[in-house]
Amino acid sequence: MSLPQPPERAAEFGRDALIVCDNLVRIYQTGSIEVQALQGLDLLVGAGEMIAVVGASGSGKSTLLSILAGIDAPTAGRARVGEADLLTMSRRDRVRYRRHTVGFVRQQTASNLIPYLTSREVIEMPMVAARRPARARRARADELLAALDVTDCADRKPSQMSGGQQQRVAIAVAMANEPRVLFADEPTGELDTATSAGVFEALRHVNREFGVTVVVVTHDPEVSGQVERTVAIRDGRTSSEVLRRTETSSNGDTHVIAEEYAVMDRAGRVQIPREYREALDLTRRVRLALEADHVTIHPDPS
Ligand SMILES: Nc1ncnc2c1ncn2[C@@H]1O[C@H](COP(=O)(O)OP(=O)(O)OP(=O)(O)O)[C@@H](O)[C@H]1O
Repeated sequence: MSLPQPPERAAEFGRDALIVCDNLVRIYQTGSIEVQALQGLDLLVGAGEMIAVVGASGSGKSTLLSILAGIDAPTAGRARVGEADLLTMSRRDRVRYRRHTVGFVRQQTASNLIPYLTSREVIEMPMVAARRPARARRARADELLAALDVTDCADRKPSQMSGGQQQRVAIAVAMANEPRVLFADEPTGELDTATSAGVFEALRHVNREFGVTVVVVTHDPEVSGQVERTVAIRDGRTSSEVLRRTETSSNGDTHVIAEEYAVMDRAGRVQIPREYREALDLTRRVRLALEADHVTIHPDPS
């Protein structure tokens, strides 16, 4: 069988994506102990997407988010958001990047806000740092308070708001300078189920209304079940992705179809899930065969 010919020159990995992680590595060194938090992670996110990142505790989710948000620096590999190269960025560019290109919402409701500032004051703060005129600041704060359904909290301090309201104000703060990407690290981790749903809906709303790309780390299957793409991280690498789409049947009923994909790295490596390996007793050696439109994997008969 003749194989289709590859293009003469391979296009740059993720050329059209807004976020590109290519073989990303982050090693933490504490004394003589080395922890490889990210071990060659590949990830592409398109402009305007909203994705969830899931994974066991310690798999590297927060490390990935801190790097992409410009808070932490990678050890090796490539990380790009828009035109910003997160490995080679100068200190000055990093400040600009954190102020204008990205917004960040943390899990701890209290750490997103400032106890003695009202919602309006805290939403205006990043715009003061960006030297936006007072009238523009006020208009943007009004727009965000309304979009996040917290207009009635404009003059309240955090202690006068519920956890859900605090997180929605935190999203407004993160959106103040019109970032291209909004990162949220377990934004519903401290909230009950009903309140979490409201905060997640607020993230979806800013994604749709303002076109901001959203990357949300979560343990909550309810949350990850509501985005079109969920990326799973295992041991510092992307291991699988679930894609969801809504289909309408001939009688008008809609249902969500979720399909799980294994992620192949750029060297062509794919991890076969443990349950598949065990079911067919796949061990060290397997036989690969190329079919017309798929590849099969057979156990080693010997
Ligand atoms: N500052 C640090 N110094 C040393 N090791 C660190 C540091 N930050 C994270 N690590 C280690 O790196 C690995 C990945 O941590 P990370 O916080 O990214 O995981 P996570 O998936 O976000 O976990 P969780 O869901 O518990 O928040 C872990 O083994 C962690 O102990």
